[in-house]
Amino acid sequence: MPAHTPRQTPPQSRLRISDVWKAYGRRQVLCGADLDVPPGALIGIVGENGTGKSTLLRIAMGHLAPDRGTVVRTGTAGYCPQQAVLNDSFTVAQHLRLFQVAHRLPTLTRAHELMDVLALADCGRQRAGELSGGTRQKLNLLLALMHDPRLLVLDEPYQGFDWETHQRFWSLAAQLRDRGCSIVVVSHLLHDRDHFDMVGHLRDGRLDMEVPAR
Ligand SMILES: Nc1ncnc2c1ncn2[C@@H]1O[C@H](COP(=O)(O)OP(=O)(O)OP(=O)(O)O)[C@@H](O)[C@H]1O
Repeated sequence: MPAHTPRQTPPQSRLRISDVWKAYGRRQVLCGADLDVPPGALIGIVGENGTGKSTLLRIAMGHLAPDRGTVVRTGTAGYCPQQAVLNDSFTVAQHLRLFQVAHRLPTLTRAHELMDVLALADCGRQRAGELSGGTRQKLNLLLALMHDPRLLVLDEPYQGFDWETHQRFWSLAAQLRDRGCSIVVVSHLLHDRDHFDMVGHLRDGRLDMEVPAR
């Protein structure tokens, strides 16, 4: 880069959810949930099955409208849904190409780096429908990360990962957080709690935030 070219700092991201309510028919799931994810924070969302964690994340991403409340999102976002949205007849490489076009990425350099981190590099020619559950989930995560978003919303992103990939995921999450990325992760695993700066317990439709004890 020429000496006179100012360095581009990527815009900061933020997610702020305020007083969000959501019911499915008569089933009231969220009852005034609040969540503030500042730049450079790694926040875990925990709670029993069916308490509304995925609902909250879908609302955060604008995939589902709340009945009441507001969501403010700034900066580019990457979303890893609980169920991978893949085309089973496309290969891994074709998925990358599709997302490259969608995100208007000039190269796939970052995607290839992430394929190495997630041990996906040998899978380029495999069709999504032929992938194992864990490998499918790696592709799901890769597609959420490959455009280097400043906000990451990840719904149980490491389901089916082997232990080594699981550890690599956490190193990657820490690196991204240290670069100012805001990250929200739904987790069911007790031993993951040490990785979080804050943990939000979803109970009775609201989030109680706690700083995990080290
Ligand atoms: N589209 C829908 N229509 C009706 N009910 C739904 C719908 N989606 C979710 N629910 C219900 O809303 C509640 C919350 O679901 P949600 O998937 O958000 O919970 P969760 O905390 O993510 O669960 P899990 O830990 O099992 O992934 C559940 O009782 C679920 O059955």
